[in-house]
Amino acid sequence: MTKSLNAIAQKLMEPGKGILAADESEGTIAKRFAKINLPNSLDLRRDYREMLFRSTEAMTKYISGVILTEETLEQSAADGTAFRAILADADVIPGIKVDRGAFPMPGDHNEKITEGLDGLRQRLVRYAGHGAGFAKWRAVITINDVAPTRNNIRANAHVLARYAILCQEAGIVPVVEPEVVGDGDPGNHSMERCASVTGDVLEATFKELRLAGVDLGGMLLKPNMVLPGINSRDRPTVEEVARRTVAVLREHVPAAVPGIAFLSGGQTDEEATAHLSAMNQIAGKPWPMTFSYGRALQNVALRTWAGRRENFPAAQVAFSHRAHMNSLAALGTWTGEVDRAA
Ligand SMILES: O=P(O)(O)OC[C@H]1O[C@](O)(COP(=O)(O)O)[C@@H](O)[C@@H]1O
Repeated sequence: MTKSLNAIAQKLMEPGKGILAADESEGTIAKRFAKINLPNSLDLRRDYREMLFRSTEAMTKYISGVILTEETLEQSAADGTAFRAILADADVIPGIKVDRGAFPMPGDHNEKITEGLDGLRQRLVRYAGHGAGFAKWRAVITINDVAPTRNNIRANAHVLARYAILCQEAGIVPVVEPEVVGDGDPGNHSMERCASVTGDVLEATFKELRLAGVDLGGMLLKPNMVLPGINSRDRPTVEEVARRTVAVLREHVPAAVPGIAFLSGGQTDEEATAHLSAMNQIAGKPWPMTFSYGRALQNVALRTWAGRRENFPAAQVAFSHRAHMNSLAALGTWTGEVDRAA
């Protein structure tokens, strides 16, 4: 096992801390801004991310790493301070999204394959030079009446393994994200189906990671939770989601992996926190579990900021609160009462 890769992974998994996913691609951040009637301009993207990174309480107490876009890794705050310096002051590890997005997979099943391997080796050297300690690649797995096909699962798993080994070669910890997305049509996306597809996807992913020679001790996994599709009528309890998710992970994720950092995938803020806390109350798991949330950490802060620098302090309070609640969840000690009382 490469000691320094494992040391970075362990630091990202520091108890009571988790990862802030601030790596929304241009298209995704445009959608988030459109919801609050803001244009997707360079200055607004910079201001928004400056507000998050300068949330001193959240960043120093609850956040171990931030996933950045290429733009943000090389960007500075309005006063000229490099974002990397702001993160370094808070002892937060900068990470970088290195995939180039998910594109339609040939065939007519509405499946996607993530692109971005061309030139990745050279880009990783550059990102390492800019201080990136970890990198993220998201594979998108769709559920419908025929999908996911074995071909799509295998193709995405293979690409994840090729990305992961290139990261390790560059001294960067790969955060491997095979996401079974929750917007499949309700008739096909039951909790049961999500559990079985998530299991197949994890099985294929670890098979490819091993074949590629990836050091499992020098990576992190960023999976979805086992949930019914967002339009499904299933309403599982928090405990059921936690139990099913941990069961699938136990079956398919080797104990050598130093940590699991979940995506939030469109859950409400409180659901994402409650599910993480309930999972952490289950005894006997071989890996620590934390958050690597985008929306579930940022929703309220984004609305409170509303595009105005004068709203920074209020937005930072909102962000710190959510980060604190997820920190408690990472320790398995969150309760709804504590959340609402604060
Ligand atoms: O913009 P993209 O590449 O579609 O990714 C969207 C987001 O998905 C994530 O992987 C998970 O985000 P959520 O927690 O909001 O589901 C983030 O890291 C990323 O910003």
